[in-house]
Amino acid sequence: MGKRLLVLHGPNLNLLGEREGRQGGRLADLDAALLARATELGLELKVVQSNHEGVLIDTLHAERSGLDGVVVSPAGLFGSYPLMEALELVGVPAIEVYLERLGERESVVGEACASTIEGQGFHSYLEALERFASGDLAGELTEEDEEAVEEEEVAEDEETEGEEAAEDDGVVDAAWSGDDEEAEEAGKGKTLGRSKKDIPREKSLAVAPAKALARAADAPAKALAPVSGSRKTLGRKGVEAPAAAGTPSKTLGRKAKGAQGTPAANFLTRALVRQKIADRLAGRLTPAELATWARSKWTDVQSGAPAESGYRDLLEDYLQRLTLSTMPTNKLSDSDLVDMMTRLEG
Ligand SMILES: O=C1C[C@@](O)(C(=O)O)C[C@@H](O)[C@@H]1O
Repeated sequence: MGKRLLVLHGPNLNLLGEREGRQGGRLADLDAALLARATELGLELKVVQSNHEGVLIDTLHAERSGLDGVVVSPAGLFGSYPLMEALELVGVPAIEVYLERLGERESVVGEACASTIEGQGFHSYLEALERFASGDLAGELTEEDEEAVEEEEVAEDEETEGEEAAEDDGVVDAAWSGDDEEAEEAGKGKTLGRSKKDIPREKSLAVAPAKALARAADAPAKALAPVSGSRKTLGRKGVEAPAAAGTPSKTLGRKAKGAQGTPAANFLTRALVRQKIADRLAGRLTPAELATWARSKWTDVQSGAPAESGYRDLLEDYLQRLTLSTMPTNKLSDSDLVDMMTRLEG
């Protein structure tokens, strides 16, 4: 199972995009982009928005046991001592994000976080996901560090293979038979086998606030360990131009144009979406399968894949709704799905 992250959106973010009177760039767009990126990175996400400090804190308390990380977007609660204390109490590594630049505002919540990412629109959040996936929570790793991490992972894999071979040789049985020396050896799992030097991790936290340092050092190794297969570009600084402050960009997190094959293969029509919804209603697709399909199509459309003329916005909107439909707050009933099919009729 991938790392499990909780994303907390603070007050007023439910009206994101809407209050600015813009099309797009809404919370649903952000959540869809987060879910798409999380899937690519092998992360599991739970996303909660609340206008109430207490609800954010209660959510942290309720979810704490199964979590590997928290992405917290405090919005106007940047000065919240209770939220900061809750983050410290639950002891899960956290990254604080802001769409816009903090400017003169001083974040208290950030005192409990390994790092703060600000002023990059949606990309602030996406970068946080990437940092959790790579284990470089402060985003400080250089290319050399990343290479060291990769080498370490390879060495670790080889070590694990060796251990597995040893298990085949009956060493694990010894662990149960009371042979202390052999048992100790056999008990060296992946975590224990991890190199103590762990230079990148220390370095990655070198600029984190003292409290965050202490907390991250106590955090479970798995929460900080790099995930194999994470992109080598992670930890880069300033490679992508930040989105203008306050203008969350829909382009962020997009795949490169053409990455999905020929335009014809990507052509999105009302008939296609209708068919998928029909498959779901007939039980040929599970809700999760439909959501996964919708997410990949939504990503294609965001990348510039062609869509039926005159229906692009509607199709994009429906794909988003289907993508988010596995979340309890965005569930679609059968009659919602039938309604969508009716509106998609030609
Ligand atoms: O909605 C926003 C954006 C914001 O949450 C941010 O992430 O930059 C900061 C809030 O103060 C403001 O109300």
